[in-house]
Amino acid sequence: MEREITVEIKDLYMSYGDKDVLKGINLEVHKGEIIGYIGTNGAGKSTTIKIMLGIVEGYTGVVKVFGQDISKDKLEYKRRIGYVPEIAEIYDNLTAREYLTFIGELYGINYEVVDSKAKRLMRIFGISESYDERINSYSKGMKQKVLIISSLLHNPDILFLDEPLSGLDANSVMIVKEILATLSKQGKTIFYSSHIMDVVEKISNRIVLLNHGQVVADGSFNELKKSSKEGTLEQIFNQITGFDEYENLAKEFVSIVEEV
Ligand SMILES: Nc1ncnc2c1ncn2[C@@H]1O[C@H](COP(=O)(O)OP(=O)(O)OP(=O)(O)O)[C@@H](O)[C@H]1O
Repeated sequence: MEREITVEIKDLYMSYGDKDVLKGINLEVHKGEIIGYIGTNGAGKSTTIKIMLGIVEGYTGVVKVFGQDISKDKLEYKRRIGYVPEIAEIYDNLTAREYLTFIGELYGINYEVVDSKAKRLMRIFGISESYDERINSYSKGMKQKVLIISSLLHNPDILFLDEPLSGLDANSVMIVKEILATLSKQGKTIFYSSHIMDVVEKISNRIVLLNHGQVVADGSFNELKKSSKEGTLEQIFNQITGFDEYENLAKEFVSIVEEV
């Protein structure tokens, strides 16, 4: 049976001034897929994600989410999307209770319902004793946990994650990986954007590699491995993006450091 398409991107181009950032992206994403969305710095990952979220406009091409052209349906589809940004735009003068209930109410969830849900999710992450403390007193990992919870309160069907494990300890990383695998089995679509290749390799059932605004590889890790002579995703990444001089660059870097 053909799996339902949740995101469809056709001939997507985007420029900032005279800088061409996306140069014809085509992508069909299915229900239940975990897409490892990877690429070099500046390749255009965040730009694509922000276009899908409706935050960035001015593109050409067609972007459909749940079959709807997002330039026409500007609000409805957003209710079904969750987002963990790389740089948190979090109101950290609020307590977690205030912040999470505020976000929940924005999504139309009743205060008591979201309050109880948020507190129970915080308990699972081991941070419920800080529920009534201001977020600006939280550690980096605690803030990241609040962000992950806030992206999931409304039970979205598509999740966009930008370095979601950043700052999390090893135990929390295991919980989050397991949560993502479970959500995907339940039919959620997950865009997982990260530079940590061994996690992407393990967590994704499909990998999309962007380079200079174009998709240069798209397939499961095993498919990518077959079409490449290298073994790990990190090596495949280096090979496809044409990067083979890390040893020389490191040597040169250290020799400059040593010039005193
Ligand atoms: N608001 C903006 N105005 C001008 N240029 C921008 C803007 N946002 C992004 N760019 C440029 O677009 C290009 C792609 O940026 P983008 O943030 O999408 O890359 P990325 O793949 O997410 O990179 P990273 O891995 O470093 O997060 C970069 O060259 C960046 O400088």
